[in-house]
Amino acid sequence: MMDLATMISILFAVWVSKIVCSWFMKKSRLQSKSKRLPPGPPRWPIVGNLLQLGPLPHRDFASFCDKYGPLVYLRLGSVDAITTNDPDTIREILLRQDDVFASRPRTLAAVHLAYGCSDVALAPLGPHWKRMRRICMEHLLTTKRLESFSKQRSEEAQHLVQDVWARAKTGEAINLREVLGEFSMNNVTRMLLGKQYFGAESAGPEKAMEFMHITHELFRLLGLIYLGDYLPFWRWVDPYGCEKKMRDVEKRVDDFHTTIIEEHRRVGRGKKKEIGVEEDMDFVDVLLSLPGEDGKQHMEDVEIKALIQDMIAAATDTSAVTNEWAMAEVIKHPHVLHKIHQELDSVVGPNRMVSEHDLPHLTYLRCVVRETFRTHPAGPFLIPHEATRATEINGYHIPAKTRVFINTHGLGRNTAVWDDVDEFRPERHFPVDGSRVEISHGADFKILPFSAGKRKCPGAPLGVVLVLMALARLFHCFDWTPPPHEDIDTNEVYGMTMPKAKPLMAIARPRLAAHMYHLK
Ligand code: HEM
Repeated sequence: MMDLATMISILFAVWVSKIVCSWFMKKSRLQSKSKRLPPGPPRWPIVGNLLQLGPLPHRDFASFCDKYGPLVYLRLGSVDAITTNDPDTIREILLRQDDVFASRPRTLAAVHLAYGCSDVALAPLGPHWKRMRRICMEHLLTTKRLESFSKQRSEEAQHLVQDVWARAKTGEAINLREVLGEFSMNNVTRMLLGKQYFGAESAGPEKAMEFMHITHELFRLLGLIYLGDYLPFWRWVDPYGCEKKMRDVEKRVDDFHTTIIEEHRRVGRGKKKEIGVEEDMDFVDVLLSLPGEDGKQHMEDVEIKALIQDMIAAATDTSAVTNEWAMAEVIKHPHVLHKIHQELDSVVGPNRMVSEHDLPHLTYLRCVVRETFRTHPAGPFLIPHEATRATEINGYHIPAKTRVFINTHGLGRNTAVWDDVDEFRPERHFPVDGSRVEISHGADFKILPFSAGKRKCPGAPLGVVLVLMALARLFHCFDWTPPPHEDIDTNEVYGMTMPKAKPLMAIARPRLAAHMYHLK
């Protein structure tokens, strides 16, 4: 027989263990609830969801959001990923949890093509990125510095008009991709490298073609979803020789930048700052002349190359692609073109060219650009972000190092946010209170052409000028129609940027007096 004391002890022990067990069960229930990943499509072993992605992954990701909700979890090989096309979720990621999500994944393309991620755009969050971004903001993309290139921008705008005028004389359709690509490239290289690559004072047709070719190859490789980033064994096989191509381009790009830096050192324009002559300083000059500590140079050559590489990649294609889409949509919609003409005729008139001072007053054209960013953002996704640590969004667990695909293409076509998503209707952006049309994002996060938070585009003001100026000049100076018996298609191809599948061809007819096209 058990005595009373033993019985009480046993009962007490049972009671305590019951409490401990239920505490543990409750905790693990809570933990498993908080570890719940966002919903998403079923996944295969090893490859996860990779096989569910086609040639237009932004459209696949958007249809996952339609099916599973505003925040979707995907497993891409060995990588955790989330995607969203919903303004509130995007605000949570880019603003409320900016510190958590402001890093970048270390992809193989970033390692090979951005000097081991030592640039700004692809560098992970940390002191290096902070320093490079500060150099961009404090020395390169300042209002004063950008102002100092207004003369070059105005020359390039006139060169664009003259180029189109000369091509229009034949009556043949003009390849607008070519023309707009050259406009963006010339603006960027004059500011960065002090060189025009296309046109009268160009660096020569061979150099220009070589430069264009390397940059296009670089964009293509940066935009690839390379399986080696998601399935480590793929790298051993590399059946399409992608990494080899990356290494080839890496070498050619590096040779190109080495020559540029050597030329700048030889000419010694960096010295100009010492004697107070700043207006001729291009970005390479500025970077070479930054004072360092203890008599050392402020920046290593490799850092200068990485930064210059970034700016070329970030500034050229984004503005050229946006301009081509805007022209395509406007030419496809003659009533929009008519309204743009009316506005330009009233704000600028027939006796002078559009200047940068006119751009804030072109309200309807600004709506056209906003509508272009809604329907055809420069890139289908923002540059992928990465979570620095585990966190939660909307009660779902997000593991550390999760890759974040913010689907800007899907955001502009989200039917919960926009009506008649496939209709190109600039009027929807017209401010009812007569205020100026903002082209970057508003507080509602319904359009996000330049992103928000720590990683937002530092070149947005310049990007807006390059886009508005090219469009304003081309619409002011010419009337546009599609080539006879041809429709303008609006299919896109996927990449780091998202161009039209086919280059835009259109017929231009001058609208101004002949002497206007020969102005210097
Ligand atoms: C129409 C023109 C442009 C568009 C649409 C555009 C858009 C963007 C977008 C969407 C991002 C990614 C933001 C993110 O990942 O959250 C970005 C980043 C960046 N852009 Fe732009 N951009 C344009 C022009 C420019 C120009 C002219 C420059 C500089 C000369 C520039 C420099 C950069 C840099 C350095 C970054 C990386 C920022 C970082 O990671 O800290 N962009 N841009």
